[in-house]
Amino acid sequence: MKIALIAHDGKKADMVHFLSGYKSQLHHADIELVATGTTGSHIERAGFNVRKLLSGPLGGDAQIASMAATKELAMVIFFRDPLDKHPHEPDVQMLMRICDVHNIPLATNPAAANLMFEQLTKDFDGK
Ligand SMILES: O=C(CO)COP(=O)(O)O
Repeated sequence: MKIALIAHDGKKADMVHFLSGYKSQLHHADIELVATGTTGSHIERAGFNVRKLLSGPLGGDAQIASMAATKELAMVIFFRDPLDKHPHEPDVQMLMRICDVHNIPLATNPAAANLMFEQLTKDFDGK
């Protein structure tokens, strides 16, 4: 199962903090993490294996949208910063739209991401 991770600059620390709470589950053999470039570097430094795509403003959000459109992703965790401006806002909107078009679970804040990961953990426990 592939999980996409994206965080705007003001939310990258939140992303690392969030993932740290699920370290053992995320080392599960069936889980592959993919992330936009800079988010991925932060995640990597925190000790996770992650495939890094392009940085968001250079097309990373679009790459993740493409994976969502081809049903490669089990879920998308996208911690957006609603208090900042982003030059690639059209890509951000496009990614969220594609998730809705293809019914891909999308969490845009830690509260929602926790609910989704709790379900994921339950699924593993049931195996
Ligand atoms: O801009 C982003 C999401 O829109 C994230 O990109 P980076 O992870 O490269 O900072």
